[in-house]
Amino acid sequence: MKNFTCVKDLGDLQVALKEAFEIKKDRYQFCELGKNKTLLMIFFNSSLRTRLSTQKAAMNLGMNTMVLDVNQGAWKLETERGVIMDGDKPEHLLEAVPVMGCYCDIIGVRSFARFENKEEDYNEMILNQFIKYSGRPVFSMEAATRHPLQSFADLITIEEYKKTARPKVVLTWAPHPKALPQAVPNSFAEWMNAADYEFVITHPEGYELDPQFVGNAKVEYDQKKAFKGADFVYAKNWAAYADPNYGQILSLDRSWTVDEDKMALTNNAYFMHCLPVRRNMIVTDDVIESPQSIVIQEAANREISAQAVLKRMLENL
Ligand SMILES: CCC[C@H](NC(C)=O)C(=O)O
Ligand SMILES: NC(=O)OP(=O)(O)O
Repeated sequence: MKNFTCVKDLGDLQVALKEAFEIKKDRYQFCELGKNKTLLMIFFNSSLRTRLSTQKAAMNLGMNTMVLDVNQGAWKLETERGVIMDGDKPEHLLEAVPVMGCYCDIIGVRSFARFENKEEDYNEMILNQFIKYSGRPVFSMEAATRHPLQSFADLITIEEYKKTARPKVVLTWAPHPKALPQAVPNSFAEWMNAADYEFVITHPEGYELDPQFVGNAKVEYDQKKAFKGADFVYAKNWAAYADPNYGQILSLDRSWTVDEDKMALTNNAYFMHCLPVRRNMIVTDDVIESPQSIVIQEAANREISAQAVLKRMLENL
């Protein structure tokens, strides 16, 4: 595996899960693999879990790590080709990317959708420039359309907690004051479809995700109906994808907030969220603090998913 940007890059999911659980048994058993190899992590957007878990995973493998927060310390980067650079950006991505590639062996990139140009977002313009020009293997730490390290950790977590072979997993939209990317729900849907669970997506009309990610999932506009018999409830906000509302907030309806009454409709479902979460917008205090909430265990598995991916990439160098 050269690059890691989506579920397909991992190949057989059962094999990948086996590798992940092997790592979880003893995460230091491969500590020689990354000796004298350097990971460069580049953030165009904020992060807590991805930043810490990926660095920890690299250290578990014996790697050196460097972290760059673009726009905080580095030069502001122009990303459009053909632009006359007489503004506030002293450097172009097309120079900065190959230079960064000189200093490392593997690159991780976080670059959210900007909601300025749907085509550029859904063609992964930033991530693909790193893949094309860095000269190094690249993995996504959440790009414009997917968050594969998160989704792999989500799958690991569901596999650890599921009580039946094919659990009912529900992805539910919930309100948020900001216009958040579709990367997490897109990616979650892609991995849940690949895992062949009973998968339902529920959201208000107008929040339909890109059909390439929805796949064969059932879309249910009645949240309570969707929750019936669920084994896992995965909550997340996202801004509208469909034109002409791309990147817009269409609803702040807090009747979509996940509360105890909704969870009572489920099959004693586990509650999941990728974090960070806005309490009492996405989910009530009581639900996220309940014994059925596994958001911390889910976050802890980010170290495992990152280590499984980095191990594959190191083995392929
Ligand atoms: C892991 C989530 C990152 C980001 N969240 C925010 C608050 O920007 C998102 O919704 O994609
Ligand atoms: N879930 C996740 O990726 O968290 P951060 O945005 O804090 O990295």
